[in-house]
Amino acid sequence: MKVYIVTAKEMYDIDNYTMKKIGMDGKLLMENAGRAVSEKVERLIEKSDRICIFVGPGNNGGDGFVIARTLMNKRYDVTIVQVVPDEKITGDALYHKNVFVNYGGSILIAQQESEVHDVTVNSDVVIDAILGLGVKGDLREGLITAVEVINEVANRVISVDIPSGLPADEGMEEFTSVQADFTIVIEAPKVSAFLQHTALYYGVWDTVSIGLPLIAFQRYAKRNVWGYEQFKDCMPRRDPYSHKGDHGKGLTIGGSATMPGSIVMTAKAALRAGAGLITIGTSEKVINRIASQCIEATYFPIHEQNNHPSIPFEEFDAITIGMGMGRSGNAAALVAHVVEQTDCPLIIDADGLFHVKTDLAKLKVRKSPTIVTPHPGEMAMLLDISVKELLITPFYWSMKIAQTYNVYVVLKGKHTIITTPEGIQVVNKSGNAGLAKGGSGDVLAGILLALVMQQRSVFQALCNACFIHGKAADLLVEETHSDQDLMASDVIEGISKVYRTLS
Ligand SMILES: NC(=O)C1=CN([C@@H]2O[C@H](COP(=O)(O)OP(=O)(O)OC[C@H]3O[C@@H](n4cnc5c(N)ncnc54)[C@H](O)[C@@H]3O)[C@@H](O)[C@H]2O)[C@@H](O)CC1
Ligand SMILES: Nc1ncnc2c1ncn2[C@@H]1O[C@H](COP(=O)(O)OP(=O)(O)O)[C@@H](O)[C@H]1O
Ligand SMILES: [K+]
Repeated sequence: MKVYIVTAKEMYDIDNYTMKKIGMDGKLLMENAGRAVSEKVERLIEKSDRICIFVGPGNNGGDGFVIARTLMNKRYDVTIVQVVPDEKITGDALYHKNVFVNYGGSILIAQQESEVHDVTVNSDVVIDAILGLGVKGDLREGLITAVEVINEVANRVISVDIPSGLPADEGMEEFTSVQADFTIVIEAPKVSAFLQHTALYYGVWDTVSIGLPLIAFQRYAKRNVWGYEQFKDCMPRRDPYSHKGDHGKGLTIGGSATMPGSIVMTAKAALRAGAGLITIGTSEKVINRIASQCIEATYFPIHEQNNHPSIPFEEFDAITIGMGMGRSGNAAALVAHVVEQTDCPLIIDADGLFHVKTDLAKLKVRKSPTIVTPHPGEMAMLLDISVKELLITPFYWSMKIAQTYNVYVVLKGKHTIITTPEGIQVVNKSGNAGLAKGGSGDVLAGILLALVMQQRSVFQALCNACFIHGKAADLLVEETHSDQDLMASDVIEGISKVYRTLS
């Protein structure tokens, strides 16, 4: 199943479409939401747990009343704490509040901090239905007290849809949010579940379906997660009669006297990921040192004094440039030359990005696909902004680079964001902190090169390459390694595990 990623506006559009065009009533959606969340909650708690459900002024609070009624009806010990006065509860939420009361439920309206404190301390589980998508500005009094008390003294916190106070969208730096242990997300994760400064507030998250129609998501949601199903659907199979030329002849340019190894890792990863032939273009002084480390590759010497080496570009199906090539004037000239003179997919990584920064406009006029693969530091450098600014709004900035320079952007990180020049955006979720080690990016560059040569859709190739890279690390950490000892060269071997078990 495709997991969509939504902004608050997209989710409201989907809700409105469902209510107005499909004809499902808001109260019914709230009933579905509360029931689906309760089912999931039951799997996370014990029958003997004392449950305290915090409800706020909007529809998230409305979900809270349905959850309270559903659990109470199953003989769970439930207390409702309403953190706003009665008159704030309106519409569908009021309807479900009345149903809850008619069922015999009672409500504690929290007036004093001490009351909130006592009820929280005396419960085993807090269900946080204070605020959902509708949070705006700083939390007002009453709500802020509740959030602070929950964060200070609650035993376990399960948030409904989104931790209360946390913005759904990117771009917000300051906020006060519930820190959840678990978040039960309604239908689709929000953008903030994928940002470095907000994702951790969710704790572990999972989604529930409340009956919103797929056509509404197809119409309004612009992003999705790239996972196993997407990979399996479009990963090409090797033709039994294929020959090496069918799997691409790739050139990887990089490496230098002080960084000879990176280019070897790229080449090995490309071959392990299925490339037919790989040529390493590197400093002539380096070739002797590295040739024995990748005996399957061929080598093309690059003379450091010569700015425009006569590399036979037309022989190659795709090129990757930049890994370990250094920042010399010659390297800069070589990058400029490759950008101008090649007419095949070009992947620019690492130092290649540093050099290309001086004339990004040249990328726009390339006729074949250009792919840039920055980590956050390199991306911030390309944009002349701070890493912090980038990480608060990474979807926006990825889109900006992709569309301004007509390039594919692979913004690497825990949640790698892949953006096409047409504005399609996906997030790869595979991978773990074992990859936070020198050389991981070089390995990714090799997998990208191999897949770009083997898949007709550049977009699918990029997504699959990121998935394979992360999944290789995940399988290694599950089976034989840990996220401490994992090394980039292990990840190359791990590609076999992905292919053997998943494709
Ligand atoms: N059809 C729907 O719209 C559905 C919505 N659902 C739930 O409804 C939620 C969205 O509902 P709402 O749009 O009512 O949003 P909220 O439940 O987040 O509540 C918004 C209200 O909270 C108050 N508020 C906002 N910011 C505040 C602040 N800083 N301090 C104090 N009060 C503040 C405002 O009065 C605002 O009207 C979703 O997250 C989901 O949990 C579900 O019930 C399923 C169906
Ligand atoms: N904490 C993490 N969780 C998941 N993936 C990660 C993590 N840290 C790094 N990675 C992945 O590892 C790779 C690192 O690339 P990069 O920073 O260019 O490394 P290097 O330049 O050292 O080769 C990227 O694909 C990135 O997505
Ligand atoms: K919430």
